[in-house]
Amino acid sequence: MTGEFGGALPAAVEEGVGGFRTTIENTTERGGVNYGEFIEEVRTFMDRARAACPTTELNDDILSRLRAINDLLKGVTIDEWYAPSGTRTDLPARGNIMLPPYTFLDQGADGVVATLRFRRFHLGGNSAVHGGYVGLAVDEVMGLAAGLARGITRTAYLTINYRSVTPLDTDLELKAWVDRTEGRKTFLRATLSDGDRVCADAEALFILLNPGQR
Ligand SMILES: CCCCCCCCCCCCCC(=O)SCCNC(=O)CCNC(=O)[C@H](O)C(C)(C)COP(=O)(O)OP(=O)(O)OC[C@H]1O[C@@H](n2cnc3c(N)ncnc32)[C@H](O)[C@@H]1OP(=O)(O)O
Repeated sequence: MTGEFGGALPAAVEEGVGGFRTTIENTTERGGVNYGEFIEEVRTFMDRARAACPTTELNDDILSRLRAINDLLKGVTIDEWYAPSGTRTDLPARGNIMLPPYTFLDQGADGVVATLRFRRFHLGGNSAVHGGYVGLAVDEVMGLAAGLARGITRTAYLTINYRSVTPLDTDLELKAWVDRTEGRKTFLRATLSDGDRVCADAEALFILLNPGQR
């Protein structure tokens, strides 16, 4: 493993326990009680960084503060299985910084319904969400639907039809449901809607991972 974070993988992963765990320790304590506010502040930072045109002086001021903050965070880096970003299921989007914050309105073995809001940092162009971020959100929520129905799965393919522009800063609804299953294969469908208007629909195949599969 190379890179700052590659070396942080626990020995169990190196020994072939598997890339996705059948159980992931789920706590709402890691990162502390204000961790959700920290993640939200990071998202706000990304929104403002995306929108800002700083002066040279302001840029340099922010740069030196950011370097100090990054040094602080480097001192508390841990592996992905225990990092709160991605495993804090009490927080919108599991505390994952890159995802549009989403929360579930309904979830079960047949499918899930989530409400989500793309942000300025998800901008593609002309006030619309970047198509890749739509894919990120759809993959995430379909993956969770597949997970609730079957267990730990991985995306084999994901086809997205962009039906109309996806707006920023708007409460959207993302529905994902199981269409059919065949052995390890789970075929799902999804729709992303702004009220009655469909922004995108998708179909995907998720494969149930074998024990120990990386
Ligand atoms: C507390 C914390 C909570 C955390 C929650 C976490 C939730 C996270 C939610 C986030 C979610 C994010 C999720 C992500 O983003 S997952 C990341 C993105 N996906 C990947 O990186 C996947 C890379 N690919 C692979 O790993 C393997 O290829 C997989 C695992 C997919 C299959 O390789 P494997 O060796 O295992 O199986 P197989 O090759 O024998 O295939 C099995 C069957 O499937 C059929 N097949 C395969 N591929 C395709 C295809 N493209 N079209 C049509 N069919 C396909 C194949 O013909 C066969 O069919 P059959 O012959 O049996 O009939």
